[in-house]
Amino acid sequence: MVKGKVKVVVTRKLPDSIETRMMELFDVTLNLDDTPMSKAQLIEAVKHADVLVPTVTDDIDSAVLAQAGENLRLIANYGTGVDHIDLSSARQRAITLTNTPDVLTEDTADMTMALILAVPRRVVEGERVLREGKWKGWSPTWMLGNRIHGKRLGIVGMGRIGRAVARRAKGFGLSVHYHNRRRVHGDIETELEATYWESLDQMLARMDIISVNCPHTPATYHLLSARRLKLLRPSAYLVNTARGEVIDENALIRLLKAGDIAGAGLDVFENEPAINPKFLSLDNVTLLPHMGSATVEGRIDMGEKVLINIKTFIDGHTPPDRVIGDVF
Ligand SMILES: O=CC(=O)O
Repeated sequence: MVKGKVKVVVTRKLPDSIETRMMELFDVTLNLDDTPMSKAQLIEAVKHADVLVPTVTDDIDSAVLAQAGENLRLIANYGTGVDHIDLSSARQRAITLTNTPDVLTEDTADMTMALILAVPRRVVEGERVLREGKWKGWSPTWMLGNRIHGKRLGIVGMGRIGRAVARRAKGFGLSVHYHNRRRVHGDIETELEATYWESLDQMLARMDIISVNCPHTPATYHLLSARRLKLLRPSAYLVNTARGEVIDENALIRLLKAGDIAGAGLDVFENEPAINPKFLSLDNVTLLPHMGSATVEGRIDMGEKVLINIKTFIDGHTPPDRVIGDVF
């Protein structure tokens, strides 16, 4: 790889300032009309690129990576989750993988909080009634939701985003509980008085609101299985801004339909952008189109991270956000 002539393929339209910088630095192929790439186009890209910049919408599976040319040394993912990339194929081919952590933590935590507030307080349902011209005026007994203050929030996955949610939740008077592979000592338990649950099952059975904030990995696929979802209280709410695959969606739909939980707020789905049509007929679920990190500032910061990761890598150093792989 010769500095200045590095071939970079970007799979989706990125913020203008990021694309401009990429054009200055690299021999870059952009996707200006933002049409998601087909598998054939992805294969074509990995055959010829030195660096690929994909996003969560690209399925970089073993079949795609099997076609990668010797030249493909770095996948600089635009996003934090890397579950759309076949890690073992990347490892086998000694491809370095980077992501964009930290810069979307606060935005994703805000969106999580938005759902934690919106679902029990029926924000979207209320707006819909008003727009449909069906509002008959204030009533003591109409459109009642449930109080947030004083309730128990159980966070599944106490990583960066989980902590940011916990800090916000404390401000809203929720008591914070969490389940994580490892107990997180320090600030979370001292400042936030968070309670650690070694048993996810036991935590699920006792919470008023559950927030899913863990990554999707082979170990967390359907972590909230049909069996575990049944442990939730009928008055409980479930919020997911992580990945759809962490929850068994069909089981969740059955629960929502039967009124076996009170409601759900979902920003992510198992087969994005396809939405299970059964969700659309349910009033007790708020659905968002994967907007957790969707702020102007966040998307520019993510692009800056991609630039730094690529630059550091081609300069022969370990990129700051290396997920797997060696330096070039
Ligand atoms: O969902 C978006 C990301 O993982 O960055």
